[in-house]
This record gives sequence, C-alpha cells and structure tokens, in this order.
Amino acid sequence: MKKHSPRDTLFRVDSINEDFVFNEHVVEVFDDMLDRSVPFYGEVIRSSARLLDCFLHSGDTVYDLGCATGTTLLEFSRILERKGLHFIGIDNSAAMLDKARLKAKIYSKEDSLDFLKEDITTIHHPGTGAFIVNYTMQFIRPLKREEFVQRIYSNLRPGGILLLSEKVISHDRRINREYIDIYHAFKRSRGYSELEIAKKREALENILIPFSIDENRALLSNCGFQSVETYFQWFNFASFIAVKPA
Ligand SMILES: Nc1ncnc2c1ncn2[C@@H]1O[C@H](C[S@+](CC[C@H]([NH3+])C(=O)[O-])CC(=O)[O-])[C@@H](O)[C@H]1O
Ligand SMILES: O=C(O)C(=O)Cc1ccccc1
Repeated sequence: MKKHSPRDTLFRVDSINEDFVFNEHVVEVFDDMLDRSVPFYGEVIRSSARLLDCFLHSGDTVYDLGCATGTTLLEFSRILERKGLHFIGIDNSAAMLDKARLKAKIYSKEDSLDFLKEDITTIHHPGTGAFIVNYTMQFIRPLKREEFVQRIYSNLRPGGILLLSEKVISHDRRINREYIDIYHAFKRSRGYSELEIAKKREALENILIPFSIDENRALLSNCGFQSVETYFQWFNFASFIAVKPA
C-alpha cells in the first residue's frame, strides 16, 4: 500500500505553519504519515482483526469511524475474508474518502467495502456488531466525548464491541515526559527531523487532546460498557476493547 503514498514532508519546510487540518495536502501523504507516526500501526490493525474474529458473527456490520484512507478496513477485508462481515468506513473528509474508494478499487475490494461521508458524532446505525475508532476520538473536544461514546454504545447490538485506539498521556509528569521523548525518538528513527517533529507537535497542540488510560477506561464504563480492557500499549499509545453486555 505504501507504493501509492508519497512521503510526508509537510513539516519539512514552511509549507504548514497553521493548525492541523485534513486537507488535500495531508491526504496525499497521509498513509506514509500514519505508517511513520503511529507505533505498531499494522500490528494494532491485525490484533483488532483477531478480536473481530472472536466477537462477531457472520452477517455483522463493522463501522470504522474516522476511516481516513480506508487502510484498516482493507486489511480487515483481507484477513477476515471468509467471515461474511460488512465493512463500512465513515469520515467527513471528501478527500480522504476519495482515496479510500480508489484504494478499494485498486485492491479489487469495491464489493466488500463501503465508504460514507458523515459526521461520526451524529451517526445512527443501530444493530452494529463493532465500531472501530482508531486515533480519532483524540480529535473530538473532551466535553463531547461522553456523548460520542454513548452514541456508539446505543448503536451496538447486545454483545457488540468498540475497539478504540488513542494516543494517551500519563498524569505522572516524569513518566509522561519520558514517554513523549521515546515517541519522538521513534519518529526520528522513522526519518522525521527534530524540526519536523517540533512543528507537528505545535500544530497538534489544542487539537489532539489525549486522555490517560484511566480516563478512557472511566469514559467507557460510564457509558455502560461493563467489560473494558486494553489489548495493546506502546508507551503513550493504547488500544482498548469495550464489550456491550449481551
Ligand atoms: N467529526 C468527524 N466526523 C467524521 N470524520 C472525522 C471527524 N473528525 C475527524 N474525522 C476524520 O478522522 C480521521 C482521523 S485519522 C484516523 C486514522 C485512521 N482511523 C486509521 O487508523 O488509518 C488520524 C489522524 O489523521 O491523525 C480523519 O480522516 C478525519 O477526517
Ligand atoms: O505525529 C504526531 O506527533 C502525532 O502525535 C500524530 C498522530 C498520533 C497518532 C495518530 C495519528 C496522528
């Protein structure tokens, strides 16, 4: 998939000096950016697929909220091909969805994947088997998150699951600082310069607002999810499974 994605150089020169938005410049380099900015991106997707395999039944529908260019659903449709699931990606960026549809076509998956332009905070898709929300709730205003998760909960069928991946913070200042440094070292190892890392950090300030693992857990529990666990963590990145009671 990387073949189709030019390298992310958005923060190399003075091309972006404003808050981060998902415009066409971002979309063009987006797959390369996620691949180099999210630790174990592919492993999180494959682990998520395992959980879908455990919890879902044939005929279930999976919605990927904030699906971006559709990478996750393409991988699911490959791994879970024989399970008889329906995969639908939702995003509010037309540019992202254009790219997602193009990729689905390139990989001959147009028949098993659908993409909808909707606001993920106002969805109405009752009876859903699973919602995937990867690296997207972190962009929703904190005060709006409970309503967002509540809506996901009420749209799940009994026994359905939410798989949530987020950048997280620690309220222990020392640990938090070290995790951020480790993450920046990871980005340097993936070819980003100090300046690019610093500029990106500034652009995301007040836009990407991470909760701690405990805050995310509490949020999920408060909305009715009784079983909540993490299934992946790498320093300040974590993935959660939350199951709606059957
Ligand atoms: N209110 C909203 N309604 C619809 N879409 C939204 C909204 N807010 C943001 N988005 C969309 O959420 C996506 C977030 S990217 C998720 C990565 C993906 N999950 C991945 O695993 O590849 C993360 C990132 O860009 O850092 C973008 O495509 C936005 O257009
Ligand atoms: O690039 C960064 O520094 C980020 O934190 C961005 C990010 C993190 C996780 C998912 C998507 C984007």
